[in-house]
Amino acid sequence: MSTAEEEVRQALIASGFDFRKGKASPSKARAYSEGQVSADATESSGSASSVAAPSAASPAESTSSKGAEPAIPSASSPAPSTSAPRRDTHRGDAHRARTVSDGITVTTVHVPQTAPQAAGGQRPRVLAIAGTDPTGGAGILADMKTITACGGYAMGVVTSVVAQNTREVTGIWPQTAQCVEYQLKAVSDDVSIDAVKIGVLGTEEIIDTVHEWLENTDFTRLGGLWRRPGNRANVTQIIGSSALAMPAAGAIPANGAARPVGNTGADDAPVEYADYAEYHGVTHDISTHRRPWTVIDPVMISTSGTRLLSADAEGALRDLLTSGLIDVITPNLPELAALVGEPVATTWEEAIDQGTRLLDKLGGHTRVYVKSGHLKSSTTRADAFIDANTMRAISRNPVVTRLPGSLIATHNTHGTGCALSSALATYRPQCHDWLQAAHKAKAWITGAIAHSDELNVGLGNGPVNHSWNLTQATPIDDIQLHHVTQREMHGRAALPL
Ligand SMILES: Nc1ncnc2c1ncn2[C@@H]1O[C@H](COP(=O)(O)OP(=O)(O)O)[C@@H](O)[C@H]1O
Ligand SMILES: Cc1ncc(COP(=O)(O)O)c(N)n1
Repeated sequence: MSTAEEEVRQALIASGFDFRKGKASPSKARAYSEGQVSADATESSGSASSVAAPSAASPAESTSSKGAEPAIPSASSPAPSTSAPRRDTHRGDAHRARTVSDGITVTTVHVPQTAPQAAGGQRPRVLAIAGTDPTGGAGILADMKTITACGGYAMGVVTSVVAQNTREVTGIWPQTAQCVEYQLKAVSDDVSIDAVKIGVLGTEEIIDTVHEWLENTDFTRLGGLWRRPGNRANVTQIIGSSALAMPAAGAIPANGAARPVGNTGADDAPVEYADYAEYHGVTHDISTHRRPWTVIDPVMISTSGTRLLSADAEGALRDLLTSGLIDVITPNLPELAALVGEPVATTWEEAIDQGTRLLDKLGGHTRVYVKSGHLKSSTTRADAFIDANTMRAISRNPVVTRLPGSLIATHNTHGTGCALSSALATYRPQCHDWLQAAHKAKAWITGAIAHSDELNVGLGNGPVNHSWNLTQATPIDDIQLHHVTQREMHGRAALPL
């Protein structure tokens, strides 16, 4: 591996992603070594403490005294050396905090190294409700690729057929509300849905349809829970079963401690469930969650400038956002500005201020993930995760967590928002909480952007590389196909593959 490739690898590791299977492209590595990718120092210095998330592969971190981003190194910014102090990977609960502007606390949290995985082939079932992009860079096709790459089983409901490519949008055909309703019901009547990502909704009627579906669907009917590998029954059944009940009488309500509809602000499962989970050795958070974890990317205008949500639908969108049915909203800077009715933020701090105002405006129900892709004045591409303070007795200030990131010099940013929100929805069932999922999603999208130059798709703003963290496909010729004749098949229970 060349030095430049090693630099890229170290930078991505520092951003928290375990990319044991990733491989930096020579062209991208060249760009880094030629200094086209700037280290992020401008906005981060003096503004927030920043700690690289540890990774299983290498816990190297930037040791900058300013606490700058784990910058993607350039010629003038050497890669963290392998002799850099090693992080104590067991400080999962350690955090540092400082104030960046009045009333807002920025916290940086270590992500526990041993994030629970979808072991045993169990993949969370993730539904994308979104529009199309026939070039596969944005919309539902991009969602499918992202969900798969992030470890989920991908499902999709099409809201709008959009004729577009990497340069322009040439036509939009929103589906009827009935068409969307039938698709949604087809899925939820048959499949337990663990997480939902919502993208382009298109019209007021479609927003109302999705709103009603989220509100009225009985997600408990099919169990609605991601089963722990090895469990015969799902958790609804386990909790209801006296044979497996906790020893402490009454610790688990007989009907299961159902998560109330709406976000109570307490993201983690009730204490009773935690006890239950520990008692039964459940390692990942299948929790008492009933309705799917839901992320909305409030797509209003495409990167190429076309409206993807009709202006009269914005009222219906606000109703959905304040319903308590949405867990996280992921606006980009223009969308954030539109949602708070202010000019587009030009600095990270302004963006955070707007994000906290949006959190307030949404009644504190919906967490706000602020995306920095449109920050023109700076080389930071740190995002921010803003959540209501669960320790309200101590402070009512929202908790803002900086998710480190630096500008990558590429035009391949078509569909970054779609991919980020799908990654977030897919990681949530595999993580302890939203914050851990946010760190993972940010690290994953960073890798997908960094590897985008390996693709050659379109003449405009190309897509990110959704499969950057997957292994190379095995060439079909290398697969030992076992040809079974009719005669051989007699007496066999299953076809050998
Ligand atoms: N050139 C870039 N370098 C690094 N990260 C980027 C770049 N462009 C976008 N991102 C990241 O991609 C994610 C999506 O952000 P953004 O592009 O703002 O969303 P959208 O596609 O909705 O406009 C964010 O995490 C953002 O920081
Ligand atoms: C169907 C669909 N959904 C979303 C986007 C936004 O894409 P971008 O992330 O480039 O703003 C898009 N162009 N098309």
